[in-house]
Amino acid sequence: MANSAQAQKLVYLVTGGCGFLGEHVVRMLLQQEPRLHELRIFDLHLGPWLEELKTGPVQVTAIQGDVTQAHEVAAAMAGAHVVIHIAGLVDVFGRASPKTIHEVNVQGTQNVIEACVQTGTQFLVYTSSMEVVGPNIKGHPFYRGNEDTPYEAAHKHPYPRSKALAERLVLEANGRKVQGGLSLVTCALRPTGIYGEGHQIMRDFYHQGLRLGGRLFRAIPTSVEHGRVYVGNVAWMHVLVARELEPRAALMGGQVYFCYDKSPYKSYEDFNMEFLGPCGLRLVGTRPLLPYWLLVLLATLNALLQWLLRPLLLYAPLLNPYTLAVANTTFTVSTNKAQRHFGYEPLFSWEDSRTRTIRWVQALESSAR
Ligand SMILES: NC(=O)C1=CN([C@@H]2O[C@H](COP(=O)(O)OP(=O)(O)OC[C@H]3O[C@@H](n4cnc5c(N)ncnc54)[C@H](O)[C@@H]3O)[C@@H](O)[C@H]2O)C=CC1
Ligand SMILES: CC(C)CCC[C@@H](C)[C@H]1CC[C@H]2[C@@H]3[C@H](O)CC4=CC(=O)CC[C@]4(C)[C@H]3CC[C@]12C
Repeated sequence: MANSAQAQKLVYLVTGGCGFLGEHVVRMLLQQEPRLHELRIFDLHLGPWLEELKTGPVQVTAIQGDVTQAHEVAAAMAGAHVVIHIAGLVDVFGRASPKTIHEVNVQGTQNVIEACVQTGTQFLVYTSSMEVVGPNIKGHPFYRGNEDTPYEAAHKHPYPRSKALAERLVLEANGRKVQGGLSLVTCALRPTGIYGEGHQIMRDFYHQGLRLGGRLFRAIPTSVEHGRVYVGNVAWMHVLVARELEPRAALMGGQVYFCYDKSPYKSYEDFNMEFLGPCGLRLVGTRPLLPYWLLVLLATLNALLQWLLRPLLLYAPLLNPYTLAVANTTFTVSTNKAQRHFGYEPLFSWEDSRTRTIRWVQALESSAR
């Protein structure tokens, strides 16, 4: 964004722009970034909804590509001013191998950084995750912490490990010289559990509840808080960071920001019921119906079955030792760093976020009939 003529004609590249968060970021950029001239959407799988975007004033370029292929990333990035790197393999269920998770999340991120350097793209926003911090393998609670709260981040699972490695690469790349001699400015956003329109796991819980006659069975104590943030607000934070990285490079470069909004602190299941309840589902039990040791046993059995069945079929249920530990460990954030550094305020109130998500679940209901 070297001069003001260019500043009015920005080219953005969004990797993973066809995923759950990516689609919201793409739509938000088109609504909220008036300086946008071209929006490139780079994804392994392109969505048909992209077609409707091509009729607007911004040039929308869909690029089918793989972040693990350095040449594809570099080709897509040539001439871009800003890259928002969202693409990732979000797998905590054992669907993909640890090697594949590493290739996509770590090598893919390294490829994005090298492409910035090669092509002279100066601004890089990376979608990290709360998981780079925790919950850790010791199950220590992180209660309403912020970016500076001390916490022993120790990971064994391939997904959080890969996100932590990738985040480090991004932060360490801040200040590297890019083609043309300018310095790369990077930062990382760490969403907690994202919810909202398009959230696959919410869809799975909804369908599971319907199969169980409109009931879900409580597994996690109400006292365990799990951080959640509305997808529209996460998207808004990405748009703001991408916009503010240039004028506030000295302050924001190399920084991490949790993504937060006014969503209430609740357990994972109680939070889901904010949306599933108004759609006719009921959470049975004021306390977990099964003792914790039995859940651990079931989760371990699932892991064993997954391993035994792997040569024949992919068995990847929601419950495994890792997902149980995450759901059963308090992890919530309370921070205003994004507000202090770049003026972030949530675009959607809790009431809006809730209503929008309920409407989306209700639409699932009518399409299921
Ligand atoms: N869903 C959540 O609760 C959270 C997600 N995140 C992070 O946000 C990002 C987006 O997550 P979601 O939208 O939930 O996931 P998603 O699976 O819906 O979207 C990921 C997108 O990346 C694309 N992708 C995967 N591998 C690729 C490759 N090799 N090359 C190019 N594109 C590839 C997929 O096709 C997909 O469109 C991820 O980086 C994830 O780690 C962080 C915190 C919470
Ligand atoms: C009754 C079971 C024990 C309930 C299982 C719920 C789990 C499937 C989910 C509970 C917490 C979720 C994770 C959390 O929100 C943080 C995440 C951040 C990410 O970056 C990716 C997704 C996830 C790991 C998310 C995945 C599903 C849960 C483990």
